[in-house]
Amino acid sequence: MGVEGGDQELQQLNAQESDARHEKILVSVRLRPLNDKEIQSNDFSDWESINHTTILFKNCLGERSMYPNAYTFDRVFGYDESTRKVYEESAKEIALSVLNGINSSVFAYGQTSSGKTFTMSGITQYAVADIYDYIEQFSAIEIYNELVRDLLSVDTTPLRLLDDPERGTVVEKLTEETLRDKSHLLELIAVCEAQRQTGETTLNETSSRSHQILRLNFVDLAGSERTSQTLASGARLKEGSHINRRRNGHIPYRDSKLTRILQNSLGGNARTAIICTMSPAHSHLEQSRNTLLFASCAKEVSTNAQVNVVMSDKALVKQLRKELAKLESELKNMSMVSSTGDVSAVLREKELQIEKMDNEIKELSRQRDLAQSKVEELLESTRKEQASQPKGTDVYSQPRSESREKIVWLDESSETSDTSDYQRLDADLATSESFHYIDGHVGFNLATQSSDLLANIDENLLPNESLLQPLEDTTLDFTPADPSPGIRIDEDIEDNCKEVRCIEVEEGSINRKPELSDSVMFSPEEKEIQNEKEFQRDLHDKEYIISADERESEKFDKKYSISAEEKNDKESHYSDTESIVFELKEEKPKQQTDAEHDALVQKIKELQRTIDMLVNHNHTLGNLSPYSTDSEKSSSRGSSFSRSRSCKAILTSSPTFENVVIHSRDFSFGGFDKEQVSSDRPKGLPRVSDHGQPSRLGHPIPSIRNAIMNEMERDQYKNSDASDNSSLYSSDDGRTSIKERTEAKESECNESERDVSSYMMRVRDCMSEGAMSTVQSPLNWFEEFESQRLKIIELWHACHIPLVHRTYFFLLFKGDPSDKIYIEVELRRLSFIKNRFDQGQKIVMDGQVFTPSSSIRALNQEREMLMRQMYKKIPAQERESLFEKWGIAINSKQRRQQLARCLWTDTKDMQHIRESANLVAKLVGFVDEGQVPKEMFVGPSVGPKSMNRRSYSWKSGMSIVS
Ligand SMILES: Nc1ncnc2c1ncn2[C@@H]1O[C@H](COP(=O)(O)OP(=O)(O)OP(=O)(O)O)[C@@H](O)[C@H]1O
Repeated sequence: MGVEGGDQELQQLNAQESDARHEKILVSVRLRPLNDKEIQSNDFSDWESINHTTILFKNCLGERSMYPNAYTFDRVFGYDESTRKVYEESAKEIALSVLNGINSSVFAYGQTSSGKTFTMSGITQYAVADIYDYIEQFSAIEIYNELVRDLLSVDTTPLRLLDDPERGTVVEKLTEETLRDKSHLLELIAVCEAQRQTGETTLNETSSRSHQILRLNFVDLAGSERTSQTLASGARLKEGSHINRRRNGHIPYRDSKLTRILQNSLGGNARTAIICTMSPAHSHLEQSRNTLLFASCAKEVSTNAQVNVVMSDKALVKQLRKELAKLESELKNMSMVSSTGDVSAVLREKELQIEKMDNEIKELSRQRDLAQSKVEELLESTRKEQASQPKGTDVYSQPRSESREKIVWLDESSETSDTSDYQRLDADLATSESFHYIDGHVGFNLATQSSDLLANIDENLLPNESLLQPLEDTTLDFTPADPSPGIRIDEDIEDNCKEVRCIEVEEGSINRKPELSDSVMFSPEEKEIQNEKEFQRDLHDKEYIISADERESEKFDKKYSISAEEKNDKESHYSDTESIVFELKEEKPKQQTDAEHDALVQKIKELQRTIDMLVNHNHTLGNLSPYSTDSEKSSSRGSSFSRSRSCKAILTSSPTFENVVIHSRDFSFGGFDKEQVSSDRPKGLPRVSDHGQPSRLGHPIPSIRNAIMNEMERDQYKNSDASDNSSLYSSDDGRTSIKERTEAKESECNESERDVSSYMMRVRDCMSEGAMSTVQSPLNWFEEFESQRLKIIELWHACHIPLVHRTYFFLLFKGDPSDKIYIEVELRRLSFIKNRFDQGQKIVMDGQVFTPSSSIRALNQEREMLMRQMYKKIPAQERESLFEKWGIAINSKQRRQQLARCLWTDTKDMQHIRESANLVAKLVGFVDEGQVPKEMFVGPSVGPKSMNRRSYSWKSGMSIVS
């Protein structure tokens, strides 16, 4: 019969822990008697065992010792107590634990000649005898095929069963010889004990007894004294040092063969008894104290001996298999739960995305259809217009020179950089690391966004009412109180200036020759070449007539140290815009219509592209980040581009956006030419134009437009009987108030913009997940944004940044989380410039040199230009009230300059800036459209050169008027 009771074995194993014995080491002290030598030398005894547990230092009277005089242990044996007693009371129980499957150790510790060997030899003898006696009480037999075999004997001869009259049937004498083999003994004992506990009476002969080796260690340590005291040397010293090797913390069992052998016992899984032997002689006092100290320490040690259970191979395998199955099951469950959760979450997310995209596709399709119908309408109206308009009656077909003369006053504040400077500092550009740093990757994104927005809006600009309708017959009353000599401004000039307003609107889409349009037929590079050709042609072909205003500005130029060369450069650049304006006047209806048509066609294409992109959007979601590598950007340009386009499509679909006037298609503050950006960068995230919609975060960001509308509303009611204001506050036909009209528009716009906004947010969140991950909580970010914007304003001021850039930046970034990176870029860029300026260094950008003084000069010119534009835009009847409202006299050039400075540079107060923006919005006279008057910030109202493709970038924005 074999052992198949694996489960029972496992039960034993499981019960093992409960059988663990948590106990202290049994510590005893044994005093040996004085030996003859000690007696002869009158080496009297210091110690006395006063009871079974206490040993006392006898000679403590009159002696003040730092050592304790009495020590208490589990057992203290006097010199007259026998080794048998020591064994019985301090070692037997421990030693015989091995019979219960528990490792045990009995140590003797003490100085040389203290009686360790004397004690341990006796203890070992008694212990072994007891074990033998114990074993004899058990038998281990196997009954197999009716054969009985003594498993405790090497003799495999079957045993016979005897009938004993007193004990009944017994097995024939079990051999005792086998028990003499000590190592075999312990193993057999363990097996027997295991079987006894499980009730088994037989053992499987194949049972692997080697699984369990119980240990009973009798350890007679070397002398505990210090080597210096033992005078030991050579091999003896080596022996002692090995035996007594110790370290703190980790127990280096392998450092000593002794500790290696005793590892199991010393590790805690053994019951342990330590018998500390000591000599009573006074000459050994120190060592005796040390021994007692060691004994005290040993008493603090706890052991955790456990019952060792023998397991058969089968049981072991079975247990391991069970454990394995259990672990596998747990692992499987965990992975199933985990994967199920993940998959369902991902599925939900994907479903949501699909749903959103479906909605977006529907919306975009709707917008595409709308745009398509507008194209048709536009074509139809163009045909009608052409058919109804007699040849030669075009109001724009004025003599070219005349038109030029009338508009030339606008084109005076610009200049090119000094050529020599350009050449001299060209090398600086090439070696300017800081420059590259500033305009590095992050800055690239900034440029991307701004120019993208401009491109989006501009390229898709829908017919503008102001362009299609006859020009307002506004009488301008430009009569300075202290007119400078030679100033001559007549009604024609003013009228034409009004016309310029229209021209300003559409430089991007109509203020171009047909071949220069942003048609899809031209690559960005081709367009740039065309632009350059046009620019050069204009430079050489045009004549320039300095207007009265321009002559007036000469004083100002002198004041700000504008050289004649600069002036010439400036004028030469004006020609660029001038010619365009002129040609526009001649060809406007057709060209405008063509451009609008192109824009609409383009828009439809882009819408379709966006829809296509959205359909495949899942493939690219999450793959883009503003921090993507160039290659990533390159590879993902399509989706990024589409994202931009889709936003643009929505933007342009808004009725209000149709009327939004965005000047200076070419103007950007990002530091990159639009064409360059278009061709080199992934499209950035376009911004929703400023229409005062609530931000995504729900912050009540007051927009310029809202502020304007509020003020308009107040003014309208206040001046409801003021017919003079009707042109401002009423629609052209006078039937619908501007308020109603704008409210209606706003309602539509808001709805559309909400879509735009939410769409952009969603797309941006998807596309820029990585970048957005660092965005703080909305509240924190908005606070940070406010403070950073204040810093930026300070830096603008310190660096004399062009007003146009300030304004545009201010209007574009209003605290949306996605603004973070742009704000940071702006801060870094400005910090760099300020740093350079503070160090008296120049900045070279695009081959142009900027110094603090040139920047100031440029800024002053820009202010001048702004002032002029503002002044001209205001209907005469409005000037007085508006300027009076602000306490500013309008007829003084100096005052106007003050106004410009006040509005844009001489304050760091955000509220003031906002109010100023509102004021300017009115001054420029577009409030009657209910639109954000962006033309006050960019475009020819700031400087005609801003319309020049060569100079629209942020970098060269500094050179607009420098
Ligand atoms: N309890 C005792 N009763 C009588 N004699 C003893 C007793 N203990 C030790 N002795 C005697 O003291 C002498 C030294 O004892 P023992 O050899 O056991 O010391 P030890 O500690 O083992 O020394 P070492 O560390 O050098 O081996 C021996 O002659 C021994 O017989």
